[in-house]
Amino acid sequence: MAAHDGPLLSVRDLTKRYGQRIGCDDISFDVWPGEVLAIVGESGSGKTTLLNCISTRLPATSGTVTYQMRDGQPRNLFEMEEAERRHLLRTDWGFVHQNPADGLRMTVSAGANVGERLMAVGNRHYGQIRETATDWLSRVEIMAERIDDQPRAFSGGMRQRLQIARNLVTAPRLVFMDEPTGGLDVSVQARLLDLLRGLVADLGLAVIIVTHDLAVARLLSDRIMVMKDGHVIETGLTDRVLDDPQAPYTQLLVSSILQV
Ligand SMILES: Nc1ncnc2c1ncn2[C@@H]1O[C@H](COP(=O)(O)OP(=O)(O)OP(=O)(O)O)[C@@H](O)[C@H]1O
Repeated sequence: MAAHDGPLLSVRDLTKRYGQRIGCDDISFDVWPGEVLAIVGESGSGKTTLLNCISTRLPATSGTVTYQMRDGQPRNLFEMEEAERRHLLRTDWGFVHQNPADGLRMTVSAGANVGERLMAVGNRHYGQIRETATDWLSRVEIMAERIDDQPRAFSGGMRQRLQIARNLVTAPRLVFMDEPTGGLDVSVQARLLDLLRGLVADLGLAVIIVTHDLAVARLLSDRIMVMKDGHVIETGLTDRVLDDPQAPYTQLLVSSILQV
């Protein structure tokens, strides 16, 4: 079908400067439907800047980002009306923040956190919203009896799982993730990664995930883009890049991090 012919997202010559400082420089890549792309690199390499520009949370200095809408039409995101962009962010996209408090409403119930997104796509039936919210809580391993609790009463891992449920309930086609396992204990991280991997595969989601953790990239992504000082140093299939890195910088990164 025409709607699935091209890439879901095309980034071309994307540059972001903060005054004289380079955030990211002349970046181009495509993301295909159902593909998981990991953006990796050390702190300060420009990963978050790039993610925020692509997701239109931050204005780029130059370049274009084209997104294939649900009707199959490619649209330049930087030329979209603000209201339309916000609608996209609330429905067809998800954004999972490192700190769940940035992606949740901490003072409304877990059920309302999930239900709100359903209302944004036009659901009005209270019973159905609550049923879908309960179902999603169980998919992210939160017991139904916690549905009326506020996320501030949840542990860090539960909050992150709730943030994921809130993002995925509208069946988005593209989810941005910024260090989704970043602030968690190692054992909690492992469980969350497992859960994420299952959901991404079940839902056929396209994901752009920023992480400095190559083990996270290894587990979740199909393709990796390695960044340094705002530039893309190397890109390729995840296993190839991690098992046989070509660029000296990637070799260094892989040997320093994956060696145990
Ligand atoms: N608001 C800002 N104002 C000025 N410079 C910024 C700003 N945000 C980021 N930078 C600079 O842009 C460059 C890229 O930063 P960015 O936060 O995108 O990197 P990162 O790879 O995401 O790092 P981290 O993993 O630490 O978040 C850095 O040199 C940083 O100092």
